[in-house]
Amino acid sequence: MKRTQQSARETKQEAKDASKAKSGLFASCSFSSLGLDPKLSDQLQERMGFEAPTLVQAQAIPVILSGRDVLVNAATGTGKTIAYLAPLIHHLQGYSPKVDRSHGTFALVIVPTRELCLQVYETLEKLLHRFHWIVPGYVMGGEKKAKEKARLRKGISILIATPGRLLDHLKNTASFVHKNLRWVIFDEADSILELGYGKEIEQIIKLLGSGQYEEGETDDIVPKGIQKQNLLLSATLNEKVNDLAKLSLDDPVMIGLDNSKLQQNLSIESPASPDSDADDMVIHVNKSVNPSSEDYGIPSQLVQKYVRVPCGARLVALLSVLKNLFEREASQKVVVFFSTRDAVDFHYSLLTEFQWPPNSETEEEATKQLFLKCKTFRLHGSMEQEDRRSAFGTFKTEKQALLLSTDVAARGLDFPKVRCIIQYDCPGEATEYVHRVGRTARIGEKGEALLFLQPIEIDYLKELKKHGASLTEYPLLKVLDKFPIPGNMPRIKKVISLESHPWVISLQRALESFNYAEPKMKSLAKNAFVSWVRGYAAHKGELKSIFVVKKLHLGHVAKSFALREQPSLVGKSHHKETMKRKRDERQKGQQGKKRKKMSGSGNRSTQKT
Ligand SMILES: Nc1ncnc2c1ncn2[C@@H]1O[C@H](COP(=O)(O)OP(=O)(O)OP(=O)(O)O)[C@@H](O)[C@H]1O
Repeated sequence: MKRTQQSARETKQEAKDASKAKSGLFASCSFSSLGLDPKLSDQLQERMGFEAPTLVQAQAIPVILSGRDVLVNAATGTGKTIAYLAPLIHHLQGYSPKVDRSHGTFALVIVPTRELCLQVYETLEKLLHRFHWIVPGYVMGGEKKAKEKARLRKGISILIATPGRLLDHLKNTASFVHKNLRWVIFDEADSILELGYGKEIEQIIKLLGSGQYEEGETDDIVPKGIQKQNLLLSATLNEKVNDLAKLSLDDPVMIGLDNSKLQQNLSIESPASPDSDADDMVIHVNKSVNPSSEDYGIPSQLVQKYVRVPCGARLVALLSVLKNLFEREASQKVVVFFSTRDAVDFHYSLLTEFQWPPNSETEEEATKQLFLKCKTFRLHGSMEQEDRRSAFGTFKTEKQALLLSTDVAARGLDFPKVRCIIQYDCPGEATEYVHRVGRTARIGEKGEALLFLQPIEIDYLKELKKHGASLTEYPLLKVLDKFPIPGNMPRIKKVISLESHPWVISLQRALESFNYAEPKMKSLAKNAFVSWVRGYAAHKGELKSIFVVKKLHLGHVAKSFALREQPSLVGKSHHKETMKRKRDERQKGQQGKKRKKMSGSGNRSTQKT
């Protein structure tokens, strides 16, 4: 009874927080009052159902319309995509004579992942509904180059691209017309650099040129005296973005950083006043812009918790938390982040095949069903492009589903109605934490984020605190207590440690039996174990003192992959992993190899996405 009252109180509080967040998210003006063409404003309002612009849209749209270079730093899920797409469409639809395919590309949006590429393209298609003469398109790794070449030859007015494939076309596709290019946008700018695309971006900027157009360079359609315009956007900015900003932005306008942060980090020409008009709200920064890494914008209504669990009980805890989530609210979506592709593959097979209750009694046998009764999807970088596309697309539209993913889904992806993000494997830097949790609590919606931590990793909370993230403890024991113990296991009154909890013991046993009954499962588990340990050892910088491999009990790590003993870290499975990685890299081709060589930083594990 008490528990029901408490959970009702919590739900009420969450709803209150979400409604408060919504009221603080939107501006009290209309899209048309920002200077956008009436047909476009209508499209946003009537067709797409956006009643009012978000605050970041209200700030950014007039500035982008004015032609200035802009650096936008605003929390995840605040509508940055529309903030940069709407002004481009506004200008392009007004060109006279009308834009046509022969003019080639006017705007380029560069994004870090294929899924984000498709997502921005879908949004663009919706926005262009009434402007059919403006052609949207995309080019990205994994697609057939010949087909892309043909599309580029026909002409694409607004092109979304991943960096490697874009550079390839800039160098090798002679029919790619970009002499009229006016806008270059770097969405998730810091991630593009984190992933090691720095050199490609440098080359792209060089090939495209910036600033003024050369005399006679463009077709007559580009208005006279117009400057090229570059935009950088992300929810988290770091020192690397500073270099990109210096390279690509001319006297940029900063949007979204609060004043105190600016005082600390930037050279301000004219601070914003809360009462000023959109135009005056602009904060001018000079070229020594040094974006802060402090206090990343985390949606205020997001409930952030950590699950403290010893390594050997991690797997059981994950399954129990998921079961509890889906039993509490059947119709919901959850994303679980893992550190490696092998871990995604292992957990995917486990969750889509493991049945419960375990096979002891024949009577039970008849009623045995999947442990988790929800549709489960997986997403990572070594899946076939078609499988990636289908997992991403279907999870988006499902009402009740679970997605297991590497960090490939951490940036920019907008899955509607995701209620909970679980970080089963710790993210690296705090920026990664922010983007992963940002897949929920979008546009003022409710959301919950659970971070799994072993007791030896608990100092990671201090690291997050430095960036403004405060987490409270998730009541794991209470959740475990809810489950009925199968078979004749005694219910112990006082549980001393999680590992001695009867539910944990029986579920762990069942998982191990399942794993050992299936050679495929055991091999997946071994591979996942090896790459997990390698990923753990690859944490960088200060995080090395929190995630210390030597402190791990490898036998317990093995248990978290339902293995009864620790597999060898060298030998067959390591060899297999190395071969697999090499094969993946070969498939990715020359560009991928080059990127790895030049990045110098980037991924802490080649399997991370
Ligand atoms: N004015 C608006 N009113 C209501 N919904 C909006 C509005 N603008 C955008 N949205 C919706 O909000 C969601 C989040 O938008 P978007 O993906 O652009 O966020 P973002 O700021 O780029 O997030 P991230 O930093 O995670 O990439 C999308 O579903 C989008 O359609």
